[in-house]
Amino acid sequence: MQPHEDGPLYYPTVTTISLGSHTVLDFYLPLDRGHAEEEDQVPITEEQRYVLSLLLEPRSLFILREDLYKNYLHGIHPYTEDKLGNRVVNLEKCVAQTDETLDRGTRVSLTIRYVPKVLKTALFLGKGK
Ligand SMILES: O=C(O)CCC(=O)C(=O)O
Ligand SMILES: [Fe+2]
Repeated sequence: MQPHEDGPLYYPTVTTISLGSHTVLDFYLPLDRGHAEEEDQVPITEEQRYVLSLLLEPRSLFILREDLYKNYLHGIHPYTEDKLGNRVVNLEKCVAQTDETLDRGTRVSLTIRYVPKVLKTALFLGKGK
């Protein structure tokens, strides 16, 4: 999954339940805030914008909110295994250990979003009938 932001519609909170396999969610600075623009306009790579990763373990609930929601992009590399280490910053909250390599399997993610603006519009449209 390419780095993206979930956008203003669901702000400030999106939650995800991971079932089956774990995955690793990577966070990036957006292009406009990544680095000061160089005069020669060399494109900034994804690697340069990379900030940190979170391990999402099976049966975990991940809550994306506030600063991490608003100011960073998130994405998932299509890797088949994950060598945990310095880049995964939530390992002290996980069952997995820093020196482990985890094989990725099939993962089902249930994402729960609250969309108050769509609800208001639906009610408004309903009133006219
Ligand atoms: O599967 C996930 O944990 C992330 C899904 C996601 O980023 C999205 O649906 O916007
Ligand atoms: Fe997302």
